[in-house]
Amino acid sequence: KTHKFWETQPVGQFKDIGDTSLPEGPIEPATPLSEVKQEPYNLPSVYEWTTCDMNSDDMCSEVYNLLKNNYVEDDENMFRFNYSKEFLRWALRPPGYYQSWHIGVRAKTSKKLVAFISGVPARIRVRDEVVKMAEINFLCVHKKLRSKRLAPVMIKEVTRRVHLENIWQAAYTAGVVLPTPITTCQYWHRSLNPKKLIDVGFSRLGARMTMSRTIKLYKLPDAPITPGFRKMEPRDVPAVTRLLRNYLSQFGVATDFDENDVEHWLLPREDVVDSYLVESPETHDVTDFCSFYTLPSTILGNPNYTTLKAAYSYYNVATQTSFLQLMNDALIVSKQKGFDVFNALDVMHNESFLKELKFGPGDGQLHYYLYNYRLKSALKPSELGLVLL
Ligand SMILES: CCCCCCCCCCCCCC(=O)CSCCNC(=O)CCNC(=O)[C@H](O)C(C)(C)COP(=O)(O)OP(=O)(O)OC[C@H]1O[C@@H](n2cnc3c(N)ncnc32)[C@H](O)[C@@H]1OP(=O)(O)O
Ligand SMILES: CCOC(=O)c1cnc2ccc(OC)cc2c1SCCC#N
Repeated sequence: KTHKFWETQPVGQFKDIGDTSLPEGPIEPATPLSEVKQEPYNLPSVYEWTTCDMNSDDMCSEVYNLLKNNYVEDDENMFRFNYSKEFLRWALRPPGYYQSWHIGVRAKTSKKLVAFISGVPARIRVRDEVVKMAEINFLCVHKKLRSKRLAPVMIKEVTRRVHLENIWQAAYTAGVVLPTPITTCQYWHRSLNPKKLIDVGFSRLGARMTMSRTIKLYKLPDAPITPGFRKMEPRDVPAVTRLLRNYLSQFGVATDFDENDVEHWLLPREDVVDSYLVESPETHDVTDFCSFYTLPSTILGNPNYTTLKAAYSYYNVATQTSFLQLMNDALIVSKQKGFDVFNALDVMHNESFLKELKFGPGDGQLHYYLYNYRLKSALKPSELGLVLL
């Protein structure tokens, strides 16, 4: 398979896999800002660039609707991600964000938003180096404008705008294989509403299993069982930051969270992100932490259901409570909140609870990528401490 665009980019190339003579680190050097292309890349003449102000309700609605109708679907076209407006505002406006990295393409005549790509700043530690990066996400071209080589132009334009802020690396994920993954992760799914998952055709009744037997198999208590398990509050930010930084320090690639980041990314936001911690009843220390984000999907072509309510495992740390018990409490609260399924990647130490807590492996893979940064050797998913939305 040739990659006409990606073969021109400073990314690990397939031909270089296994070449240990190539040094770890940036592939191309930073360039002086004066040498960065000052004007936007050319679009086909019927289109124009637009910068999306996510604070504007109209603009946010345009991005929301473009993604709702044209963003990622699973291979069987059973689901399409349906990120909410509030989720997009959260995902795109972290501390230090640049509105100029929220890039849209409009049709000149109709003024309709037909494409989008976004970046947000992040500090990512790669082994012992903390690198300022852009996290690229929500790349979307309207279904009617596919296979016209618009994506490479979108990618070059966001790259140009990131360069203008003197940032030279990026991190991104994709379900497709591109040059060259730093690791490849597996999705796992824990049924919370097995009847719905069977009705939509995602799950099938096991052999010799009845529906009532299946419902019983996935049944969960009505309340978390860990003493001191409670929602995270603003006063917990310093303790959660300490807990998280210490936990993430063991992974080869991980987010370098500070208190500002923790406040944004991990404080609970209704229908966006949920976070819980264990405060020791004796010492009042914060000993454990778990979190998940809310990402519904449109159920495609089903007469009885429109939306799948899915929770996605985010960052979890167990130091006193068993990781199994902590994550089971996460399942319990997500069930109580009405989620149909709890999804998790096999990153960090997640493998240790997946089978035990009745997760089943998905058929989708998620590939992680770095832009303009070479790793000497690929990572195992268990060496990755980075969850992108
Ligand atoms: C220092 C800062 C650097 C920042 C930038 C870092 C890099 C950021 C990179 C972006 C990270 C995004 C992360 C992210 O958002 C999370 S992954 C989700 C991506 N979005 C979707 O899947 C939504 C539905 N699909 C679409 O909208 C279109 O199919 C898209 C727009 C995906 C491609 O539009 P299209 O009409 O189907 O295709 P053409 O325009 O004709 O272009 C074909 C070329 O695009 C390459 N392609 C296809 N899918 C890709 C993907 N997911 N990443 C990167 N490249 C992708 C493909 O390999 C080919 O290049 P090649 O010929 O070389 O193989
Ligand atoms: C029931 C389990 O599957 C999903 O939750 C789900 C939902 N919506 C999607 C939309 C696009 C999509 O495209 C890859 C996948 C899904 C998936 S499976 C992979 C995500 C996880 N976990």
